Amino acid sequence: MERMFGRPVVTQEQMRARIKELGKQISEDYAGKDLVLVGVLKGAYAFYADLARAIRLPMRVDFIVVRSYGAGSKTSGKVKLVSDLTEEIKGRDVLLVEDIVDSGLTASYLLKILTKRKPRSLRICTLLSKPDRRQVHPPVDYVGFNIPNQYVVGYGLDYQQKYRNLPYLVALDQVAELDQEL
Ligand SMILES: O=P(O)(O)OC[C@H]1O[C@H](OP(=O)(O)OP(=O)(O)O)[C@H](O)[C@@H]1O
Ligand SMILES: Nc1nc2[nH]cnc2c(=O)[nH]1
Repeated sequence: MERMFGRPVVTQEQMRARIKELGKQISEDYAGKDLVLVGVLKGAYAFYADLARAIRLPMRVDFIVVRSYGAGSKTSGKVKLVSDLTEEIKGRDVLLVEDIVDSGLTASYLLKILTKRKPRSLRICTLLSKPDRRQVHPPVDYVGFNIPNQYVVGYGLDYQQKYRNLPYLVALDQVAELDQEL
């Protein structure tokens, strides 16, 4: 069995099962639509790759890079657009794929800037949500897991740009142990 560090907040097996369900639901909801699946990088890269392959529809893929956390584990409060989409979204059905909705600031910012481009629909799918931490309340249409108010890493999520490659999700307070073992 693979070595694990502490007790994961979400295990690989739980991820796999939930992403399969989300893929099925999205495939039903977007049947016959002009879906553009937009990954919000960097954090969403792992979830995006798994979710995209669980969706059985002809769809476009695209990515947008935004950042607000910098080196720490607290939002700067300001979302910066680092790199924009490459596809036209006007008249199309856009589904944003996030790793986490925490304060809600990133998701709200994206809804604001992308609505101006007149997609036919614009919704959000997030692997993780921390409902207790919201500063603003963007509508979130698909949620993989609601988690408690703790900073988490792994499965795409970083601390100081590391630990994104962990195949499961752990709390940041287990990172000292991770550093010794990785
Ligand atoms: O709801 P919020 O409080 O806005 O937090 C959510 C955002 O925070 C993280 O991005 P980050 O700025 O850390 O960049 P990254 O995706 O490159 O890790 C994460 O990927 C979300 O996009
Ligand atoms: N890595 C990581 N990034 C975040 N961005 C917003 N919340 C979190 C979190 O809990 N962990």
